[in-house]
Amino acid sequence: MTTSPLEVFIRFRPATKASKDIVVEPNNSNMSVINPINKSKLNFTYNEVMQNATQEEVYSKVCKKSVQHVLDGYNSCIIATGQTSAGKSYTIVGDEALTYKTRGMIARSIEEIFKTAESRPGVNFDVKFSVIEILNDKIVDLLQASSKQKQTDPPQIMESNGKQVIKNLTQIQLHNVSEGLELLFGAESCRSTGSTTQNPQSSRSHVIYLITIRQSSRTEDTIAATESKLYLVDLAGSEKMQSDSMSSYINKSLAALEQCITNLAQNQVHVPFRQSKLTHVLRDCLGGSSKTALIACVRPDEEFVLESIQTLRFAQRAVNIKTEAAVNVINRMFEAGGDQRQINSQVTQAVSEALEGQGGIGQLQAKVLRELEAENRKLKAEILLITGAEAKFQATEQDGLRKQVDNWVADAARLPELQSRADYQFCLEYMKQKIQSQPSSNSLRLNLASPPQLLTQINANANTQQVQQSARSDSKAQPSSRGATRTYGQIAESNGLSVSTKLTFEMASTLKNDEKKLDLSQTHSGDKLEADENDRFELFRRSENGTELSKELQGARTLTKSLKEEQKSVEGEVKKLGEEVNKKKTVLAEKALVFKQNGGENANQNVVNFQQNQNQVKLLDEMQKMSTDIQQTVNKIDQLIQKREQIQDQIDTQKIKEEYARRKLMVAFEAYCAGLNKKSSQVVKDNSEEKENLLYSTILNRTKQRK
Ligand SMILES: Nc1ncnc2c1ncn2[C@@H]1O[C@H](COP(=O)(O)OP(=O)(O)OP(=O)(O)O)[C@@H](O)[C@H]1O
Repeated sequence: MTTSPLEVFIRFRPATKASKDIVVEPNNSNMSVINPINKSKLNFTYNEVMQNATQEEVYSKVCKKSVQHVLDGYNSCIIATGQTSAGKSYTIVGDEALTYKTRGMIARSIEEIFKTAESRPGVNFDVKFSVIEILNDKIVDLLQASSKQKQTDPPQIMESNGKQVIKNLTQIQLHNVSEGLELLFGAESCRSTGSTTQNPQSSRSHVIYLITIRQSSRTEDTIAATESKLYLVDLAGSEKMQSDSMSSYINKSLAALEQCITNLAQNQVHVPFRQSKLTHVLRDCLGGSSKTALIACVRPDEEFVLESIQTLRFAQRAVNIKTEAAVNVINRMFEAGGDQRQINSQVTQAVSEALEGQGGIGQLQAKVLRELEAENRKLKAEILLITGAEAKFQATEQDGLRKQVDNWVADAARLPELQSRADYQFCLEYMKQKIQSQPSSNSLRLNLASPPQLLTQINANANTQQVQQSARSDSKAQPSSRGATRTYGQIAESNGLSVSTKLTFEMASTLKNDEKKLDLSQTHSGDKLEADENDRFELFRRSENGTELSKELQGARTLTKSLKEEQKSVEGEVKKLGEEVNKKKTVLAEKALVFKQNGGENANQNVVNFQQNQNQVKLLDEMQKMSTDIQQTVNKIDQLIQKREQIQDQIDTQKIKEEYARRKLMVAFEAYCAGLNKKSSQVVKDNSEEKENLLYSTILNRTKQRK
């Protein structure tokens, strides 16, 4: 057990008009404020006062250590407090736009946890995520709320083996950072917010983000494992608020928190943790076995000096609190017993449900199958739409191009209206095919000999198109009905495709626009085309950079393909197991009927017919075994469905990587064409931040879309 004082940090939000009465000493630990009411000077000392710290710096100074404690098996907690609009949510979650660079402590902690998990291959990591909202002194399960599933029993604070647990709280297992972000953004969208005088998006509730990590050895045969928790707490703003009931609950709970902190700091025996749900949930973090840090957010503006003093005083009191943290070892033998007890009770329940003739298993199974079938239908429709829409899109565009080439061949003055390099390449190919089929056509040869005219046309069109596009977006006009001017994204959207699919379309479209922006005149010297586009691409593909990038793209595509195959096989397995469960359920129901007709459980007391009694016992035994078997299969189906979802997420991510690889290849090709091969390695520098950014915003968009 280690006794550690609560660490207290102050974070200043950038001020609009900074007060000269708030002064931070050069050691960044001491600070003073002149009280505007009586002009007295108030001095404060904290672990650190951060004035212009970035999110990254705040994470390293305040949170990184806490995450490390949790990874070492201790509970840790970070509480963000302060007046409304001082930057509490900004610190814990990130800014409203939820950008990657300004992501808050939660996203960074999850990243760190998975990074550590990767570096400890001998340790089994089980990471779970929960989000608790305390609204009007009631506990709300935000993951349950964001899942849109029917509300089960509300979360309740309970005591178990001397520890505080929250019963009925949704805990979702994370397998990677993306899953964590998805849950975080989903929960955020369900959080209660309202408008205050200073913050139009003020948090009207306290939110506690809970990450639970269970670690056990993969290799050693030890019975001990650790389970530790990281609490990240974003309190509601402490403002002189309106006198509505919500504000009154917020003020009461903050007053209760202040009271607890005062009593703890003065080492008083009684600490009124049960006075509010907030203090009750935070009991272990403040008075128990957790390493805790407080980050008090301050707006150092002239107009908020009084509020700042209030926050600083509260934070100063917390400096004196000490907690006693201990590594949370759990005993697996006990756990195993617990699991067994749970299984036994499930069997009893399953049998009794079968006896009732309206099995929970049956319902669950039907639900699982319904969901799977619906998912399958959606998937098939989506695939059909993608392929159909894309094919239609391409067909319309290509038909138009062929027609234009035919017109040009008939009349050399009618230059085709080409808008991209791809158009140009398509036309050249088409002309080549025509020459092969009509070798004697002089006009064709003539036209093919003057491709620079085509190139000039492409550039002119690309420029006009850009101007038109910006004019269109300024006026927010609807896209034109002409197939070629509709973006892939618009097609996807109008067909109701998912965001990940839409994103892929959008990327294809962006890529197309990028191609349009290229200055093709650089690609060629003089009037004569040096080499056919295809030949140049072939040459590039064989070059060192080209080979490497082609391989990367190919690799990404192969991985997507194999993930899709894996997903298909999981779906097949679920279907097979579903059919198996249905058959077993019918047999179980028949046995249950016989059991019931023969007197049910009372038959045990019927000593008159010993044989019948024996048969009933045997039947009950068989039924219990069958129901265990069914339950296990249903659990397996559940796991497989979850696996399918995870694969889907991997596919989505993979698609982004694929597009990124494609983009790199295209950029490198352009650089090659422009004779910039030497610089191409810089141009296509593997910018991991760009990749992360792309992933972060994709997940955010996907979550928003689901809401
Ligand atoms: N350190 C900072 N740097 C830049 N912008 C910040 C910073 N802190 C806060 N902001 C911005 O100030 C606004 C209010 O911040 P935030 O919502 O985090 O305040 P809050 O303390 O959680 O308020 P409330 O309690 O009312 O919910 C947001 O637009 C946020 O992006």
